[in-house]
Amino acid sequence: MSQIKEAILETNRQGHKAFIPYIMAGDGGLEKLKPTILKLQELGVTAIEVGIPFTDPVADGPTIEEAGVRALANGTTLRKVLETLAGFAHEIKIPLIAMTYLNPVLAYGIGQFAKDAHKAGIRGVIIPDMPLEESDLVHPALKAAGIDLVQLVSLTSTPERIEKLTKASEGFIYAVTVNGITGARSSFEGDLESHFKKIQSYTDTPVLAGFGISTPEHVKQFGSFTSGVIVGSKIVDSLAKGDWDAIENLVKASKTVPLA
Ligand SMILES: O=P(O)(O)OC[C@@H](O)[C@@H](O)c1c[nH]c2ccccc12
Repeated sequence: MSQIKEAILETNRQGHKAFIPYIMAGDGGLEKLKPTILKLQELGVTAIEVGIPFTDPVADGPTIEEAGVRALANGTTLRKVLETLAGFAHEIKIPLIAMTYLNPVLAYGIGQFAKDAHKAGIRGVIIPDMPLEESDLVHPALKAAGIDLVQLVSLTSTPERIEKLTKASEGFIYAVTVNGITGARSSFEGDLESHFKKIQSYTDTPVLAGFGISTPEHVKQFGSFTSGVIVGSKIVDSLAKGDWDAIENLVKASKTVPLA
């Protein structure tokens, strides 16, 4: 079975919700990558989404976009991120998920990317600018390397589309909570509970919620009707400030949600 799916199900079996923080590789320098990942692992996160900085991050809000600009200014490249990760991959016990736009992967070469990513501890990828219909471009190489291709389901996807995406998604289903781009939010709109339950009804692959989640209350709110959450901007912001207490409080919240 997929290592990512297994890690999520294991977290759920322990009575907790999955918690996946997103970090921007190279923000603050690539030398920060190892201590950051090891510290998050120690806090008990389920997996880590590692962002590869890109010049045209169309799905990203200001917090992540600015972190990407800082990382690029530091000379961060996909190659350097994979090399850095490979240097301590033996210490990483949880699956890593690479969040990258399509261009850096194609420039690297998909076959080589898949091999090097696996050596770096990457067990899944999210490519937000690659439509499902185009996934033959990367899927065979990823599959050969044992890397999941995670699909995003948006709030506006039609039921037919949701079913397709849900069945294609590997590791987990990334269900987006808002219309728009990444970034911390204060509140959410609509009947998200029935939307998430509908998505989950198509599959036994766990559905996780992401986008806007930025407080322990949000973690509990979404955790009450999903298998777990992904938190990006709030983590990126807290890491930039060195505020580990805020991060710990978010992780703790995922461990206090009663299982449905
Ligand atoms: O930052 P937020 O609102 O907490 O959302 C998570 C998100 O940052 C992370 O998963 C992510 C960063 N960039 C992306 C692009 C597409 C999909 C997801 C992402």
